[in-house]
Amino acid sequence: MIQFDTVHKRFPNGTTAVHDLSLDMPEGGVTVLVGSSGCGKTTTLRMINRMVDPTSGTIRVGGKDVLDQDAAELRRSIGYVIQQSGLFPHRTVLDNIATVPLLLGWGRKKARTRAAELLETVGLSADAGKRFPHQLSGGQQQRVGVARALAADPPVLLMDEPFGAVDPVVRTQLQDELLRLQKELSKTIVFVTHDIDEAVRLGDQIAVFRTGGHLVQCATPAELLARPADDFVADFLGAERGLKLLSLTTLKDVPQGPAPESGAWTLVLDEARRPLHWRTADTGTGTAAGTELPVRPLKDTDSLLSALNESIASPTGLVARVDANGALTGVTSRDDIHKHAGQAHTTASVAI
Ligand SMILES: Nc1ncnc2c1ncn2[C@@H]1O[C@H](COP(=O)(O)OP(=O)(O)OP(=O)(O)O)[C@@H](O)[C@H]1O
Repeated sequence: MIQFDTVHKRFPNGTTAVHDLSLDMPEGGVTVLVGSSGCGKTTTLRMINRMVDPTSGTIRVGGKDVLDQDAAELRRSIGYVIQQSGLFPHRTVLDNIATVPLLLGWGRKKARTRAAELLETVGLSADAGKRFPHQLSGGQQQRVGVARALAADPPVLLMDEPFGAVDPVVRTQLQDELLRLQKELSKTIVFVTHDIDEAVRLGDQIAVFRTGGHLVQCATPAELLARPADDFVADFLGAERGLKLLSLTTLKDVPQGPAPESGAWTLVLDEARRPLHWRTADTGTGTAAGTELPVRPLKDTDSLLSALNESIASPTGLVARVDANGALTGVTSRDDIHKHAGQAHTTASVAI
């Protein structure tokens, strides 16, 4: 969908922001651009919708050279979301979302109807549409920013650190929302972030840049984590890259057995077979008999990383597994989780 062919950007002051970049961003996929500050991520993004023009090389969107297209028209046909949402402060939320449809001549009624639909799509109430941006929380403003970018249903969405200014809990919620939306809409998304965890979570492919605008490696999250191209990429991924890889695999294929019904610890269930807590049966655990400790059951869709974490936290070393209704399906041992964690690494390393 988006192709960079030996694209170079040198600003008039002599700074090379992007160095001979060749990169394909596939249709319907999320390409995440990561790297340290000043390595050319934003410039790369802004060249796609001609907010910045390249010094040399070619950028094609949908097969067409962007330089052959009118810059304003191109910008209207590509969704753009930035940090701090970039909303117009004196326009209502609904009018903010309707901006591009109005520019495209949709007419006020149709544009507002579309804006109202999108409010719902991004998880905001109709009431929020009547407010002004400053009357919303930071996370809500970012949702409006996403809705505005989606308003004219563009095939391409450019997102420049869209969730950079919100707290980690809201950030995770916004990432979940984006993943949900993307499942439905299959946009071609280019996403800039500093946060490698965000990149691993959202990216179908991750492009790692280093200072001077050099692309060092572009790969799927699993490939990047299992086989970083060099020390720069490995350092960027961080010391826990082995654990991050486990966040990409689910618990689904890890075997489970029946929960212990006797012994040092038993799992107490409610009448719907939902795990309530672990309880000591005798003093063999070093804990007084009858002591209750919390259980955090996991579903098949939870990651191997969550399972590993829970197996360490669980007093029994067992992870309780539940179905979609929260009812117990079985338990999995720490050893089985370790074994599958090791296999996940081996598979990621050799599958490439
Ligand atoms: N208009 C400009 N004129 C001159 N230099 C610029 C201009 N815009 C960006 N630069 C420089 O180009 C380089 C790349 O900047 P860019 O904003 O693309 O990096 P970035 O990776 O997005 O950084 P950050 O993560 O800090 O946002 C930097 O050295 C920056 O100072």
